[in-house]
Amino acid sequence: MLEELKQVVYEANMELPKYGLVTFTWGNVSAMDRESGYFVIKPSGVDYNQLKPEDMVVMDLNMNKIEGRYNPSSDTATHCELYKAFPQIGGIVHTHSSWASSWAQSGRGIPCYGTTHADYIYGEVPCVRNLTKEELEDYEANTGRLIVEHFQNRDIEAVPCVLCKNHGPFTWGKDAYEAVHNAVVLEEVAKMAACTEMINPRATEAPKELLDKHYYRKHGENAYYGQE
Ligand SMILES: O=C(CO)[C@@H](O)[C@@H](O)COP(=O)(O)O
Repeated sequence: MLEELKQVVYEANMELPKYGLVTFTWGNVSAMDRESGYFVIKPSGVDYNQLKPEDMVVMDLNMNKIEGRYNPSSDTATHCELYKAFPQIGGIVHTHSSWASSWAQSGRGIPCYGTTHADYIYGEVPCVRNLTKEELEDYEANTGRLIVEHFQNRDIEAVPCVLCKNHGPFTWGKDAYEAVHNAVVLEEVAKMAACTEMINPRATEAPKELLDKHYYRKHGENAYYGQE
């Protein structure tokens, strides 16, 4: 079932080590098939060097495993919460990529210092808080609920990424490929922002007119203004 989507998700997962976004088995990519209501995700703990398309795991939005010989990624519940809340999301990536994860560990969002950032992300990359002791009981699902809560009144297409404090980044897109593209962009932007602050601790963010110019040139005038 969903053989084509398994191939897509397999290829998208293999982009993570190709772009240096993961080490060992860290990270995972999934994709949603809205017609069937199922999503396909990387199996948990399987090294990318051993990964095959047939290893992908098929899940429904009630967290039932539909197909697959392995357990789904340990982050599956986070992916599931995002798919349930945002019908426009078709693909999700989670990594521990070094620069984005360092910002996540610091608890700071990534300011928009330049046009590279502005081309893809409208404004700051937010960092959502830690989970409470009670929320930790259902860690992955509550991580997803926290992200959903943050983006309730924001445009998830204008800011296709988030940092989870003391954990790492999640990115998304209309499909798995766009979600991976956003993960690569996020890691570059995270690195550039960290270096910007090292070079000049008093660096200032890109002015709004520059942000608008770049974001709307790439995304069209109909794009939403992003965060309130
Ligand atoms: O964040 C973590 C573990 O802390 C996971 O994202 C990472 O190890 C990947 O786990 P999976 O192999 O996808 O279960």
